Amino acid sequence: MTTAIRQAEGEEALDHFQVGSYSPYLFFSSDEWARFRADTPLTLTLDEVHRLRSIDDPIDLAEVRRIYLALSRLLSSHVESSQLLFEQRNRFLSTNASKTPFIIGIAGSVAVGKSTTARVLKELLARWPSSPKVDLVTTDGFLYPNATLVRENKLNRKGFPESYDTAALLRFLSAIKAGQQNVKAPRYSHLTYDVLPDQHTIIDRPDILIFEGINVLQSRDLPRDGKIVPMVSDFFDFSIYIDAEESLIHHWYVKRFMKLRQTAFRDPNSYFHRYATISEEEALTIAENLWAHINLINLRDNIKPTRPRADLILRKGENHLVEQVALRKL
Ligand SMILES: Nc1ncnc2c1ncn2[C@@H]1O[C@H](COP(=O)(O)OP(=O)(O)O)[C@@H](O)[C@H]1O
Ligand SMILES: CC(C)(COP(=O)(O)O)[C@@H](O)C(=O)NCCC(=O)O
Repeated sequence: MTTAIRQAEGEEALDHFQVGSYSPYLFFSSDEWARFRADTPLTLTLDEVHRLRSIDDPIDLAEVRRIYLALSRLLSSHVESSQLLFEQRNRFLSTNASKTPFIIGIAGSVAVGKSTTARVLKELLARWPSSPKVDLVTTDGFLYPNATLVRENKLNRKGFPESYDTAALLRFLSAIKAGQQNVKAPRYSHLTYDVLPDQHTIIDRPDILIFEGINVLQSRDLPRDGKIVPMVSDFFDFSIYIDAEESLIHHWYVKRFMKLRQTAFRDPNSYFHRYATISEEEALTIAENLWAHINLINLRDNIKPTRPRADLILRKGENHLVEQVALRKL
């Protein structure tokens, strides 16, 4: 499907984000964007990219060169400037505080490819000449356990704002930003479709933390009782939204589900094991239902409305390749 046809079908293009004649974004085609990589070296091999990509994501070295090297260079400027600003403020305030992690948020729909972007960025950033310590945390570990979701009749709201322990999310980010040592991030298993009880990843004062999840750009409700509650993105120094037209993400979700039947679902420990043995037609119906009744609704109601809050939007086209980049003006 060409971009022109998709637009004719009513999907808004990124350059429609405007307030009157002002748009808060600068827009680039992927080829225009690629030029901003300048002399940034390619530090990943094809084998490494293959290891980092998720099932069904065709990202290759050409895509890393086209999109991710410029992004790595841009992030390097942001991290450097934040370090400089921090030092200037230390002088201004006559303090001697230590710099705390630079946090990058990555948002977007289920099945849009956030994990691949996050893992590729993590590796590229860690290979900067300054060798920063880069950690990656996904928000699924902060979901309530299935037992709680079942008890509260919310299992079919998995991924919706109410399915996350928001207080734990905010406590985690605030500990990271406070520069605390050995902060615990809870873990989730896509195999068991549940949080892993008592399993944590320890995050120990990284230079950069990538925080990835469908709802990380969500805004809070209006304050009640005059009490202002922070939101996850208050802790971000830079945010990225991975975008694509709904019909493409739908296609990617169903295709991935059908592929997982041949791989992950075959494992008897997989929550979805029963879907590995049913007929192709029945499996398609299940995937379509999961998409239509959970993930599409969440995309429309909770995820897509956060897109205009991102510093950078990567708009993917067919084959998961980025076609357009929108960068928020300073
Ligand atoms: N049911 C599943 N079984 C195994 N892996 C899964 C399952 N669902 C998703 N995944 C994997 O989990 C990761 C996160 O998926 P998702 O939350 O849809 O975000 P995204 O596709 O944007 O990375 C991906 O690497 C995906 O391949
Ligand atoms: C676990 C997820 C909510 C993603 O969580 P995230 O890491 O983005 O916080 C998602 O992959 C999911 O399982 N959604 C529920 C509907 C479904 O099974 O597709």
